[in-house]
Amino acid sequence: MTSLVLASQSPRRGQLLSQLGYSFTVCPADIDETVLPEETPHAYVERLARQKALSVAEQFQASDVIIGSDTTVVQSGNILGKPSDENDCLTMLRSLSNNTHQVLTAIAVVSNQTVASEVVATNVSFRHLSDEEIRIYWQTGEPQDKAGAYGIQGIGGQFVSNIHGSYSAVVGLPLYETANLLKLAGIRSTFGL
Ligand SMILES: Cc1cn([C@H]2C[C@H](O)[C@@H](COP(=O)(O)OP(=O)(O)OP(=O)(O)O)O2)c(=O)[nH]c1=O
Repeated sequence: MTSLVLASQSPRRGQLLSQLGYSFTVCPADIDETVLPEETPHAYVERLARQKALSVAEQFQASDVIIGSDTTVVQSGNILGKPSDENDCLTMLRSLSNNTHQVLTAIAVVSNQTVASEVVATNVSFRHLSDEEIRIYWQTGEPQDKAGAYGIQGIGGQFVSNIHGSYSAVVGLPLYETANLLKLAGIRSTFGL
């Protein structure tokens, strides 16, 4: 029997996958997330999603289907990961303030010893943020584990004046692309879709 495995520690990714009615187990991947020299943001997120899925696939049967994903925020060509501390958060959110950035989310699905992947780009515009607002936001604890130091699905939603692309991809898992790749891998949700 085929099981579906989500190679992620992100509670958001688990919630998004559950939302569509898939049954799955969670097995987080532990990989090195260092950016390679000369690597483009697009190539970086895709490589990480594929590595997460492939490293977890080694622990399962060849007949199982594994999903890996990675989200990063790109501002003026710079890759913004998770903030290391309050100052890092301040630097990141100042660069996003009154500006439009891109959120790249890659998804990779391993099935039948092959890996299929896709990168989804979403443009997100922020209103102006004062340093005081950023410091208050840091204290809520929300930015800590999120790429670009904000969560569109949480308190950070009020900073977003416009979004063009996939909301679910910004939160961590692009639903349209995920469902398509899972269908190709022969996985159906409990709703039969
Ligand atoms: C921009 C943005 C990111 N995020 C999250 C999605 C991802 O969980 C996280 C980016 O880190 P990732 O390295 O993509 O994922 P992760 O470490 O949380 O989980 P794993 O590697 O095990 O799959 O930022 C939000 O929740 N909301 C947002 O608005």
